[in-house]
Amino acid sequence: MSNITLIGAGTIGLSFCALHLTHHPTSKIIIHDPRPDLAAHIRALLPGYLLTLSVDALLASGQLRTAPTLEEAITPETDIVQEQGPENPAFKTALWPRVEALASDACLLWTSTSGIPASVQSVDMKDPGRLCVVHPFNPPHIMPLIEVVPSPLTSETLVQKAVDYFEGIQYKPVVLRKECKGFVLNRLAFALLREACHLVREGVTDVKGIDEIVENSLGIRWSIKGPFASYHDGGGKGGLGAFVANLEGTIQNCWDDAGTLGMQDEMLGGGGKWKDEVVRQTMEAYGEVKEQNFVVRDRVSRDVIKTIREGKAKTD
Ligand SMILES: NC(=O)C1=CN([C@@H]2O[C@H](COP(=O)(O)OP(=O)(O)OC[C@H]3O[C@@H](n4cnc5c(N)ncnc54)[C@H](O)[C@@H]3O)[C@@H](O)[C@H]2O)C=CC1
Ligand SMILES: O=C(O)[C@@H](O)C(=O)[C@H](O)[C@@H](O)CO
Repeated sequence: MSNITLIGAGTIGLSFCALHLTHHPTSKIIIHDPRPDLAAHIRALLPGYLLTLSVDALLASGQLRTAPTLEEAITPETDIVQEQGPENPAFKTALWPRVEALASDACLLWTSTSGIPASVQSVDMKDPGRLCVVHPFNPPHIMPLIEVVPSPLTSETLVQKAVDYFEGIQYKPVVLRKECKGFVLNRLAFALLREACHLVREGVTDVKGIDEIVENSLGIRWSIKGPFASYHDGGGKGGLGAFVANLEGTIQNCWDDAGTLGMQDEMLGGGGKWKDEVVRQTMEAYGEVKEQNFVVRDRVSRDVIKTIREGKAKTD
């Protein structure tokens, strides 16, 4: 697959641009995005994602180019159209029939949405079975997970093509068996986020305390073994069965006592909404988001992923 059109070149779009160029160096990428600062945005952000490739050289050679209209962005030679536009059902639903009319029948149609199912986005397509969700974990040029989420109409062949593409670049595509709100990754992440916000609202700890606890425990453990595999180990010889038998009372108590926070809820005892307090504490703890944050994030993430892969290779 070498001719790729990216619709939307924001955080995720440029990260996927780097993914495709890094892992398929002969890829030809066309970016379509109406943002007025597109050229400056590409030159500011993309070099940091590409490591060795030169954005100037890619632009000069035409291997990377922009297209002001969708019609100029999709050609009969396009192999993949991948969308990372606004997380807005109306935008995505209106887009796909236009893409379908421009792309060849062989072109793969992918959406990087965080949670708008392909069955919703494809309602007005002639062949809804062509659309597949390929949901990344930010930033996709580094994080290996891709949630592949077909609609009930998405063809098995096209699902397999998405899986093959990402497996071919040593990523970890995981196919979900059915659509659900937020897919799996975000539901797990947001379940933890809800309990974290609940504990801050209850005054058990604060934002920094939550981050320190997760970074020095779950974050490490689950990057090596997921919740089931690690609790299986935790059960000793009896495995997960023994773990559950031993801890089911405590687990049930935590589940029964878990927060049921709503986005519009106030802080306990009044004084405004809990989400404003959580934002305030986060700003107090970390300050404004700086470019350097992403440089450090990417460098450490690459090192961690490399170390985990090498470590697992030794034990396999
Ligand atoms: N930011 C994240 O952590 C993740 C985001 N996603 C998903 O990726 C998609 C994009 O998210 P972000 O990159 O974070 O958003 P973003 O706001 O950084 O980028 C969206 C881009 O779409 C462009 N755009 C607006 N209207 C457009 C149009 N009509 N045609 C083409 N492009 C248009 C904007 O100019 C902007 O550059 C969303 O569906 C989001 O749910 C998925 C995983 C993670
Ligand atoms: O956390 C991530 O990178 C992804 O799972 C997301 O979808 C983002 O969190 C964001 O878009 C929230 O949905």
